[in-house]
Amino acid sequence: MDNYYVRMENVDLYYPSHIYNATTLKQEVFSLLKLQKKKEKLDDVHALKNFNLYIKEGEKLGVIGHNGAGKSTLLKTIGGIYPIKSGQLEVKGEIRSLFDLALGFDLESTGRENIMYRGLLLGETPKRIKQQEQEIINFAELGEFIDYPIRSYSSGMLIRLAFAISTSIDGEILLLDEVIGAGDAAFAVKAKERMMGLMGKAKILVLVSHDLKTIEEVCNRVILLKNGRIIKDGKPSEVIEEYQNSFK
Ligand SMILES: Nc1ncnc2c1ncn2[C@@H]1O[C@H](COP(=O)(O)OP(=O)(O)OP(=O)(O)O)[C@@H](O)[C@H]1O
Repeated sequence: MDNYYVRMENVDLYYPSHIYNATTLKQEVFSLLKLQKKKEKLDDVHALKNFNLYIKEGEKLGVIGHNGAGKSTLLKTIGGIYPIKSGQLEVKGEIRSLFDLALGFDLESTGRENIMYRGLLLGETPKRIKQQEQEIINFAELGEFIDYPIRSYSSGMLIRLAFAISTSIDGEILLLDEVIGAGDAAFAVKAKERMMGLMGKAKILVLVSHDLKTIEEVCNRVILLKNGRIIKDGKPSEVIEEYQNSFK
């Protein structure tokens, strides 16, 4: 048995539609007065269909496919964010998700305080966060702004801080969604280097990206998704080629 793995068997995931099916009072009145047709009921979105996948230790899995194929859904399902409707999902290893980088940020608190909040949210202890604090501040290049409320930051400064915090902690299973190269050109070079280090250390990597060059550079296995299903699984060069052919 592998020390680290992700196993999905016959997994089905639906996004519930009831939120979109709710009608407003205005819509009700208009339809009663026959001024507007009654809203058609929408079906739940079946985003992962009878999905089977085993990712073993050492695998750097790239996930590619057209918009709406189910790539982000897959990542969030592995990350335990969405409950599955049926099937089995088993994860062995500690997960570090790098999507929603700014999750848990409080705009009224300072950068320094936010390092603590976000670090705790990522599962770190206060002591460990304090030890990492200076390195995060240096990496984010925020200088004295670290003691200002983050409401005063530019969007680039916010991204740099979010990125520096999220990438300061490594995980055994790393889930990544298009986060390589955050910030301006100079920062992007630094960010990519840091990301590469993190990806190198992970026991398992799942990388969702439209950047096929990075996928080929980083991954040793790629899956191509279409309508919530895997339609090809194998060597990066072969799977990427099949995907590119689908544009022709
Ligand atoms: N919150 C949601 N509520 C309802 N349907 C959703 C929701 N999020 C995604 N979907 C649907 O689930 C399907 C898969 O979406 P997903 O975001 O996983 O695709 P993706 O492959 O990551 O696409 P992209 O390349 O555009 O980011 C799509 O049909 C999408 O409309």
